[in-house]
Amino acid sequence: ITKEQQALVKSIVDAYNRHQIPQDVTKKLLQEQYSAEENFLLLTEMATNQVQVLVEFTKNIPGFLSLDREDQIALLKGSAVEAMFLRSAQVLSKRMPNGYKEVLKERVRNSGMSEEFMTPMFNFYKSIDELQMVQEEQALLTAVTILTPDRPYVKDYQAVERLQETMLVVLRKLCVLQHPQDPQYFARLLGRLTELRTLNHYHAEMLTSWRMNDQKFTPLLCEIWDVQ
Ligand SMILES: CC1(C)[C@H]2CC[C@]1(C)[C@H](OC(=O)c1ccc(O)cc1)C2
Repeated sequence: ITKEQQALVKSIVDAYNRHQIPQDVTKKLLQEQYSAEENFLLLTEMATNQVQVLVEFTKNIPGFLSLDREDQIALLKGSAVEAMFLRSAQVLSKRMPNGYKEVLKERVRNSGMSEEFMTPMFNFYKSIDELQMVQEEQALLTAVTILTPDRPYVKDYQAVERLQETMLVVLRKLCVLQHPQDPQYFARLLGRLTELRTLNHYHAEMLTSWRMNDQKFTPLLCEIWDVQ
């Protein structure tokens, strides 16, 4: 890894760690009561927080702010769901003590989200957990997800592809260094991004089923997902 690639990884990992879900949100998971209403409000707070964290992290990806302004928006809107599931998978897979995981499962289960979304979501969490990614890999994989050039409405495809390529080159080197015993590790990481894309569909249905029950989203969530 070259000096400048090391600098790139450091700035991305610092940004990734700087913007975490505040403890009070995760603490509330354990405290608030379990009504469907209360659960939905908690998940809304979590999702809103995740989107705020995503925007701050993305602004710190070297080169992102020099992209066309409208393309920046298109990338954020196009990757928000995937980035959110990726980060919550990473948070669930390690930092949260086991109690949180079960509690989150319960709250998600009793928030008006129908069972059909639970399985793919928790399968994804499990497949991320199995990878036991280090924080550099987590941060870079999130950056790679955000810098996916084939999102709707992206105009300068090449510019985004160049940025993503830079991240992929570093990520591949890191994987080789970090997992010398598993030459397929990098390929498995990228395989998770394919699985992640399938969650977009489930998420859209999740939003629709919540809206059917007249649940209110926050303005930020309405804006990023073009609802209401
Ligand atoms: C862990 C998750 C990624 C999983 C369950 C909660 C999440 C934060 C997310 O919730 C929403 O998208 C969501 C969207 C709108 C809303 O009002 C509430 C939650 C889906």
